[in-house]
Amino acid sequence: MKNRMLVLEDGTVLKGRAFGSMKDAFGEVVFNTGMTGYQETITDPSYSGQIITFTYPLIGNYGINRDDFESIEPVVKGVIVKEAAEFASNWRNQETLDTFLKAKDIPGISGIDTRFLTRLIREHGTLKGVIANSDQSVEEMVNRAKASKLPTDQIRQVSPTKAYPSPGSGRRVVLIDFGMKHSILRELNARQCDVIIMPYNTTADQIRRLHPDGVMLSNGPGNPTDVPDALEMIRDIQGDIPIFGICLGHQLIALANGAKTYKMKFGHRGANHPVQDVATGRVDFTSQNHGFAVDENSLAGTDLVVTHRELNDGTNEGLKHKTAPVFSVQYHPESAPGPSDANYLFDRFMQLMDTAKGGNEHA
Ligand SMILES: NC(=O)CC[C@H](N)C(=O)O
Repeated sequence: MKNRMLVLEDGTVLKGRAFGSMKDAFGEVVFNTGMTGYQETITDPSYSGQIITFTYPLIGNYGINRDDFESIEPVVKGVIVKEAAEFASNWRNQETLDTFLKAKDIPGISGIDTRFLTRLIREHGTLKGVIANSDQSVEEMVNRAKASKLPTDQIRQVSPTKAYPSPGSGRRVVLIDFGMKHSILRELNARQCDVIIMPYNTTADQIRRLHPDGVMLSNGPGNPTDVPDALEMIRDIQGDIPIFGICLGHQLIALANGAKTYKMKFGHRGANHPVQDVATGRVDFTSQNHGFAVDENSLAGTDLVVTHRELNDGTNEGLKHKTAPVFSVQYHPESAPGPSDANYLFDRFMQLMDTAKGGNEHA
């Protein structure tokens, strides 16, 4: 296998071997601590523009299957692992991670000391970097990594351009797709919802014309301040239509109500983040993937109240509106990958829609 290198903007060079595509990949180097679920992680559109380091040392051992995609076309920039399994063994396996990444033109690098790299990121904060062929000039790669800019149109790139339905016989839900993971749609489908998936810049008027019982705001890549149109839409419909926001959707609800978000030092990406419900004390283990967070200090004077916090670092993980039927979480109740402790939040959304309608017709 060809030698490749990972060059970071601080000048760090880590040597490894190629798998997947052989192109150069520039991106923000982040780490995910999940011990399994690489297929879901790699295909989660929220990783747009990022190079994922897997801290679990063996990746690819059960291959790629037809069921675990979170999007059809992955948008992650690259994959960093300690060891990439050459042989995949699982009854669901259809191809190896290597052939999948080649087909999707996503570069990987193996043989990297991912423990060292993760410590570096934890200390320094998220770093920009490049996976490149070893025969290139390191100096040039460092400069290019430094100069590379994180795009501000990532949500536009992954959001659909037109609305389309995912029909069901139950509650009508408009799902705003900022780069949604398929599992959010799967959870709504599992509850028979009549879902209409709509673009990131859908207006309040376009939503009202569909007379939904509720609006779901999906996860998505990049900085939540990149999509101001969505804030106007949220302000317009909140109070009239129940809203449930996940991850980016959570951050957008906060911004729409006058709170602020900030970029975290290295974010939360993994499948075992403990989150506490501040009202009940209940702790759920949650799947997470975010680099921004809601600043709780900015909630004073808004109509939002804190419902959940991360137990490791105390950051905000959930909000609800004081009067309107609006709630949101920073973590992933659809899991995929990760524990399904928080799955009941989709049932809570169903109840919220029924209560707002003044009845219980779908129960
Ligand atoms: N998964 C998400 O929706 C991520 C939200 C946002 N892009 C962040 O990194 O914080």
